[in-house]
Amino acid sequence: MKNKIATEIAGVFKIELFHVGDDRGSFTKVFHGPSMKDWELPFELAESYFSVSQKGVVRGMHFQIPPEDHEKIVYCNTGKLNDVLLDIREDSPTFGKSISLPLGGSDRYAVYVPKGIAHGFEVLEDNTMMTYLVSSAHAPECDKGILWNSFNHDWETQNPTLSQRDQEFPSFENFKTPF
Ligand SMILES: Cc1cn([C@H]2C[C@H](O)[C@@H](COP(=O)(O)OP(=O)(O)O[C@H]3O[C@H](C)C(=O)[C@H](O)[C@H]3O)O2)c(=O)[nH]c1=O
Repeated sequence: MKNKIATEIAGVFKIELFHVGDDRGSFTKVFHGPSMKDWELPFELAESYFSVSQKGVVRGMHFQIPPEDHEKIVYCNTGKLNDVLLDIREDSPTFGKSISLPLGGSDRYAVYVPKGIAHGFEVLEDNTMMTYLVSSAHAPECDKGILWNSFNHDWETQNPTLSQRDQEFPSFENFKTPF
């Protein structure tokens, strides 16, 4: 983890990862605890998982509500996607703002997602892999979402492939945030 780069959403950072290439291939360090502490970005790993998606998929917008709300660190191992973040913290100066952060391809960045940020992404290439590090375990009763196209965001993807669950989330307007 080489440095953190602020984004237009308070508390969301792009993290430039340590990455080297040689004639064998490449090496990328995706998490470095001391750097997170130096940057005062709270993160204790509870679990990690990854997904693989085809072009045209949208996953999200997901978050866990208290008491199982969590921070996430996400990165794209292979393929290309736009990581989408929506601020749902009522008292945040960027409440209701969304951003799109391109990940994958030749770049080597992770995204730090604090509590109270809805997270999703749109997939730009087949076989795109996204890995998550999260600071609380999955709690189905706290695993909530906001309908992907119900807030003011300029998605590249029209008519995406969505899970049934993602299609049934409440709109941003009808969502009563607990954050
Ligand atoms: C997260 C999770 C899910 N599941 C089950 C629930 C479903 O039956 C299946 C797939 O879950 P879901 O459809 O929520 O997966 P995604 O739509 O890829 O959601 C993920 O992608 C979006 C963009 C995120 O930000 C979420 O944090 C992350 O969960 O695994 C588990 O059993 N354990 C778990 O920890």
